[in-house]
Order: sequence, then C-alpha cells, then structure tokens
Amino acid sequence: MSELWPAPRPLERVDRVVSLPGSKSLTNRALVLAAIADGPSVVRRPLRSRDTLLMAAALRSLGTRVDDTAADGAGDWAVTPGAWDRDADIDCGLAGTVMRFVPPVVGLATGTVAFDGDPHMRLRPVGQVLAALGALGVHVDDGGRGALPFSVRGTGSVPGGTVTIDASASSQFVSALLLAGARYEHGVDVRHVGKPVPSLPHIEMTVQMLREHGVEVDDSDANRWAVAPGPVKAVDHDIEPDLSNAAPFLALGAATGGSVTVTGWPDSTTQPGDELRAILALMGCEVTLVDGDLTVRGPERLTGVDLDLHDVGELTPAVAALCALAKSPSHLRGVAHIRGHETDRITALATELGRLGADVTEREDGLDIRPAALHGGTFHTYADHRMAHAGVILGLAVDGVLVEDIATTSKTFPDFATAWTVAVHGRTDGTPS
Ligand SMILES: O=C(O)C1=C[C@@H](OP(=O)(O)O)[C@@H](O)[C@H](O)C1
Ligand SMILES: C=C(OP(=O)(O)O)C(=O)O
Repeated sequence: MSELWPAPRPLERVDRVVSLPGSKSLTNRALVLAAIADGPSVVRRPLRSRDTLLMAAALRSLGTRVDDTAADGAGDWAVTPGAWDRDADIDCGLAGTVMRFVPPVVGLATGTVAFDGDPHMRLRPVGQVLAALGALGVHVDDGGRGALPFSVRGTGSVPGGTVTIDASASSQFVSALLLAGARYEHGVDVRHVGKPVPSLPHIEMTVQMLREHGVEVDDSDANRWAVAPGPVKAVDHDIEPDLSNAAPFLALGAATGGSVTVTGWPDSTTQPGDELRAILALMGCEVTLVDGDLTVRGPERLTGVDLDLHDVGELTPAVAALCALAKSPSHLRGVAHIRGHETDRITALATELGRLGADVTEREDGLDIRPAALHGGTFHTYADHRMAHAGVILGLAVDGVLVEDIATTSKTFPDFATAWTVAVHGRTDGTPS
C-alpha cells in the first residue's frame, strides 16, 4: 500500500489567505489552441502539474515548441507552433484532457501517433471521440476497443463536417472536437444525442476560448455546436487560479468555523468551481467576494444540502466530504458520469466515507449522506486527486485520518501536501503560527 499521510487537524481557529495555482482546464485548452494557432503566443501563469506537463509533452512530441520563459522553470510558457511531421508516442497519464483533446488535433499532423496512459486510463471512456474522428475523416486504429491504447494516423488535413455523438459520459468529448474543428476543411458541426451532457460550463469554457482566438462558433441550439473553418489566431492567455482546487481550502474555513480567503478569484469565469460560492452559502457559510478576494467563513455546524451536481461533477468529492460533517442529511445527485472519472467516484466516496463512520447510501447517480459520528482510519484515494481532497477535508474535523498516497494530488496541484499543511497550521511543521 502507498504511504499513509496523517491529515493535519487545526489546533486553533484558522484565519488564512491562500493563493492557488492555475486552472488545469484553462491551461490545457490554452496549450492546445496555442499549438494549432497561426503564430507564437504565451500562456501566462500556467498550471504546472502532471496533467498540464503531460499536455505540454504531448504537443512537444508532435513538433510544437513549449518553452519556459524563466530559467527556473517557473515562468510563463511560450508556445511556437511547428511542423507536425513525425511519428510520436503520447502518454495520457490519467488526464482526460490529454486523452480526448489531443487525438482530434493529431488528424492535422503527418505521422502515426500512438496513445496510452496509466492502467486506469484504459478504462476511461473515449470511444465516442474516436468514432467521431473516423466519421470526420481521421484514421484511427483502436483495435475495436474504443479505448486506450489506440493510434491516430494524421495525413495533414481533415475533411470534418457534421457528426453525431453521445456525450453523456463526458463533456470533454464535445470540447475535444470543437478545439480542433476550425482547422478542419469544413469545420465541425457536433450534435449530441443521448442523456444530458454533463459539465456544460466546461463546454462554455471551450467555446469562449475559441472565440477569443477569432474562431466562429454557433452554440445557439441546445445539444449542437458548430465551428466554422478558419484560422485559429494566436492569442496570449492569462490563466485564472483553479477554482475547483479551491474546494479543500474553502472547506478549511467552512468545516472549522474559521475563515479562508482565496485571492485572485475572477469576477466572471466559465470555471465550474465558481459554483462553490453558492454551494457553501447553502451549507451555512458566509461567503463574500470583494476585489478578487473570496472569503468563506464557516458556521458552527454545516447544514446538509440537496444538490444536483450534474454541471459541476468534479466538485462532488469535496462537497461529499463536507456533507459527511454536516448536522443534517444531504442528497447529492445527477453525477452518474463521475463513475468514469479518475476512479468510480461514487463507489469510492461511499466506501471511504463509510469506512470512517459516515452514514452513506450509494445511488446510481449520487450519494445520500446522513449525520453520523466519524472516527479516524485510512482513507484510500484510488490514484484520484479529488479523493485525496475529500480525505483531508474529513481530517480537519476527525482525529487520526490517514490519507493514502497524498502525492496523487500532483495531477492538478504541485506539492499540495505542503500547501495544505501551511493552510491548516500556518506553517509546515504542524505547530500553530
Ligand atoms: O473539459 C475539462 O477541462 C473538464 C471537463 C469535466 O469533465 P467531464 O465532463 O468528463 O466531467 C471535468 O470533470 C474535468 O475535470 C475537466
Ligand atoms: C475529472 C477530472 O479530470 P480529467 O480532466 O482527467 O477528466 C477531474 O479533474 O476531476
């Protein structure tokens, strides 16, 4: 078993100000768009974490230059599009954005590109993207599996056109096709048929960023997105802080009756993490946003919530952990698709919250969580960064919580364990400041 990390428990009321690393979703979109743009550009304050380093490596292996602008490797990323004229091997790790966003742009390359990833990545859904690419004129060889490992053979151009997919398993299927679509000869017209598409704010993020690059997108009809063919203009991007990764830090204020301020909170954003403001207010927190400082002050005890998290599924682990600490029952629903995330998050949460004494019922599309006395123990994380966030949130209020493999948080957050210890204790050695 991987290392067990004793989750820090505050020794006194916290009152903290926290600055967070950049958004995974914005950084990886910015990298893809920069790589297919009509000139060089800069991604400012990018997230440097496993998912974004894998994206940068994937684009480099195709022939894109992604250069650090500072010698210490902590500066911006200067991206220079290159001739994509070679064969390559791409490691997707456990990054949905790499597995789904890169194959559609590989159609524009000349060469055969092989994709694989972590063992669990072979189970995450991607078949709808691969089938769509086939229909749009891209050569895909997946051995009929509809999953990793697969290869894409680019011929330098893609006809494109209209395609129908079922994107109920992941909004990333739609985003993937839209991101590449302007560079297809006829653009791309994506229609969704099936159960509702989850995580719609992430598709809005894609559409908004495409428009910033001068790409024409028609999203006026539900379940249809049409990208007109044309150049992707080179545009610099300033990456916002990752608001979904704000969840555990805001939970620190929420669950302890203290206060936490996250700096650099955007006035308006397509990031689904912005929904945390409304969720935490419903749970009884005082939430204020003043000049980019978002402050959450926790109540004496949190109130349970009845929430449809379909649009913001990636917040479920942190919200579920908070619900386990609440004084009244919660009902989290609409998130069947998160069974296809880094792990089956519904089963994983029911198992691990239950292991620490929570009263949880697993539903097909969510969780019912009722108040119960919690106790310490091991919280398994299943290589899932957001499961680790759930574990450390419980550890705020429960003695003796041991989080397995805290390093799994590196998927989207560099050195989370240090940042978390400082946030909880005010310093890294665990004694209060
Ligand atoms: O496009 C993106 O950047 C993301 C879309 C969402 O995926 P799903 O639609 O698969 O939930 C989200 O959960 C994921 O963390 C990031
Ligand atoms: C679902 C997530 O990631 P991915 O981009 O790998 O799908 C997530 O970060 O919660």
